[in-house]
Amino acid sequence: MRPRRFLPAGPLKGTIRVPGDKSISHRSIMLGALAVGETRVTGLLEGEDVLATAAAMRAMGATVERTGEGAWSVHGVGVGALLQPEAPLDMGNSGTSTRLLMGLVSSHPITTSFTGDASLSKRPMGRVIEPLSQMGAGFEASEGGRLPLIVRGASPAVPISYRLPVASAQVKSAVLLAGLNTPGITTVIEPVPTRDHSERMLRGFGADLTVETDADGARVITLRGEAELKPQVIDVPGDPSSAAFFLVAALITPGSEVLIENVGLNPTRAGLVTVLRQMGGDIAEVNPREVGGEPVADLLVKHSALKGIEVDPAIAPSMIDEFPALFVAASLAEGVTVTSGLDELRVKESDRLAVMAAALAAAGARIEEREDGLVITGTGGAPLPGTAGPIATHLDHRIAMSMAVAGLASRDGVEVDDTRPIATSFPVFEAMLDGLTA
Ligand SMILES: O=C(O)C1=C[C@@H](OP(=O)(O)O)[C@@H](O)[C@H](O)C1
Ligand SMILES: C=C(OP(=O)(O)O)C(=O)O
Repeated sequence: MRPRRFLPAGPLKGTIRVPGDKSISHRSIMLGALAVGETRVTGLLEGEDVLATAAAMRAMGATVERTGEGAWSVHGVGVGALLQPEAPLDMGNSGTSTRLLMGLVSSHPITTSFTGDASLSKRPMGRVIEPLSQMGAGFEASEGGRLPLIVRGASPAVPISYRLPVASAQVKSAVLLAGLNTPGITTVIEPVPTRDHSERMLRGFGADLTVETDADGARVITLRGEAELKPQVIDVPGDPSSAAFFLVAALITPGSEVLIENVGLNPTRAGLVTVLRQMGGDIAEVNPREVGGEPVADLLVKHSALKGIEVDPAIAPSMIDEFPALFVAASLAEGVTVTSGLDELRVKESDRLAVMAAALAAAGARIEEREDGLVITGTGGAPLPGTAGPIATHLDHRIAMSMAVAGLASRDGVEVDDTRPIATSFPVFEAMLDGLTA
């Protein structure tokens, strides 16, 4: 455990550049490891989750090397040629690594064991086991469809048409990645759109992938299997999920003005910016452009008097990882913020509804926890009292970073029980925060 009390501080002033997008970083390494030849990646997130993916791809035969800061070279083995790893793949804290790689190995003639930390070992894997079993893979999972588990790949796997029962980019991606080495057409039907990095990147690597909208408005994604992927040069844009903490920190800390450079603003990821603007947040997009096939801009954010709103549940998938940060913003807004439709938050690194409700209440915020969301009555800008003792983060990086931000806008500070999990997605977070408030 590495506890820290985050003290009131500010204003935040300056220019920052957040590390590369976690979702795109994982996929760059996975797809690079399946392409024949050298894929070069810059701006890769060097967080523990992505390093777990890199180690796994090495264990299955790819060459994955760091050539400089954020610069990586991947020599792939080709679709269908992954080797059976000699030891269990340790996925650490990373749900994305686990679920996407379970898909990938499901259509290879190998047997693969997956393990993870205490948080990951509580998370549901049945949601990927179900479609991957339909494709022919075999599973031996721990109770409740959890890690540790073993996947016996099918050879050949059977193409399926799968309608997602839950809005999850990880489940969608697991089926598509399994489809890469499956003869025929694999189809995923997505009634509620989720982040589309897999679709964009599979196309970029040369896969035959189509996306259409059916009569009910669902996205229908098809992928032609036994794909041959061509190596790519990828510049990973900054992670909007990491920028989120500094957006909220600047908005709630009087006198702040921060420029966050190079933030990915893919519409399937940008929901938090929309919601914070609806609350009265002053966030300007400067120099919009395209980086690595994704829309990107610099975000200029200034302290603002926020107002509580009812958050439309339809926007949730485009900001699914940003709710802990939004709950902090809502705690400082004037009036009531109502969120709903957030059942998925209960199966992330922690139960993010229960854990944020407890942490913010301990810091003196007025919170009501409902089954599928939180109702928060804000202070109208007055600082939160702060915590007496440490709040429990339950191995969840986003809880730790959100409560660090809450500490800035508190009277006595907020003590976080363990800051180590921050390194899973944002190793330089504390240095950046300290730099902006110095
Ligand atoms: O596909 C991805 O890269 C991710 C999908 C989301 O998970 P779900 O698919 O479980 O919603 C998100 O929470 C996670 O941080 C990254
Ligand atoms: C949910 C997250 O990641 P993962 O599912 O990859 O553990 C996250 O980063 O907030």
